[in-house]
Amino acid sequence: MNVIAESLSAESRAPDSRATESRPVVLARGLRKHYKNKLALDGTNFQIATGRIVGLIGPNGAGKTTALKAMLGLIPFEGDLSVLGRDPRTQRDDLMRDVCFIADVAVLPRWIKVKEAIEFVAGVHPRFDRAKCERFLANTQLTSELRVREMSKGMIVQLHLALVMAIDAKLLVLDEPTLGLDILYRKQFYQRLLEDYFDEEKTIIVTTHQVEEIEHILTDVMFIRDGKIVIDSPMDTIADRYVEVLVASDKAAEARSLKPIDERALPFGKTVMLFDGVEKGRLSTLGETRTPGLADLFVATMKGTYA
Ligand SMILES: Nc1ncnc2c1ncn2[C@@H]1O[C@H](COP(=O)(O)OP(=O)(O)OP(=O)(O)O)[C@@H](O)[C@H]1O
Repeated sequence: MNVIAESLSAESRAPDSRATESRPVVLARGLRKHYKNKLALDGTNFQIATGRIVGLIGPNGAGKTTALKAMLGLIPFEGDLSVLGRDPRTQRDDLMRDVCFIADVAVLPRWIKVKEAIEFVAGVHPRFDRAKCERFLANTQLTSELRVREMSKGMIVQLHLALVMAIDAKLLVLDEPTLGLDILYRKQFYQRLLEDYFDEEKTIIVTTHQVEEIEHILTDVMFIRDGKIVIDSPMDTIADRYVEVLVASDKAAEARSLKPIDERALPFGKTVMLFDGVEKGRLSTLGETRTPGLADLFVATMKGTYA
């Protein structure tokens, strides 16, 4: 799947006047996907509201791409799924007018020049903003005469992202969008996504393994493991629910009696314990407390995944 294929399927049609704003952007009930030997989505339930930036985070093979493909109508599945008020199985073309998708593998023809790619998308996509695309490209080393075959892997992704992010879609689906990009560009990409793309009318769903780099822009997080959503929470309530405590050895037994969901040893006999839903006042008597980063929460939640 690439921007050009998506653009073709989104060719100039009249805007849809249907009121979908009051409904969730995505509503999944009992979503199941069974590949030949594998249950990739196991009766999953979730919903996503307008104006959210949702991180769908899980280990390899957890079902992230499968969930995104179901939302985009790219695979058959069982259960109920509504995306922007449409059923992706039967209303895919209609849905694609309002959805933009960046796959983990960017595919652009090798012969195409930057300026030709821009011309093409501008010609086929009514919601493409050329000036915006050029602003994105101004932050890269890409020049208008450069051909895809002359670009590095990361530069191809940069071109692809610039083309797609300049399309004004209601729902943007990003599957590992920064794979192959260096850290400078990754940081810049998420910053631009926030500053130049996102507004309260839009919704973004993003999968990535680089949790630390996106946690500051997320409004919500969904952890997926073995085809099931195991954590589904707004970011601000994560801090209310999960607390990390730096416990000294003389308090370790008392802390363990409160059933931490994870612990890891530090030098000098201290232990970091992670608690779920234990009152903060109680925990602060055991040691210094802080909100865990998403990466630590992820590791704690996914322990034993590859066992
Ligand atoms: N076309 C397919 N045929 C058979 N099994 C598949 C197919 N696509 C995915 N699977 C299996 O379904 C499970 C979920 O795969 P999926 O690609 O959704 O995981 P993911 O969370 O996106 O993983 P990753 O982080 O590695 O990209 C995996 O066990 C995978 O092997």
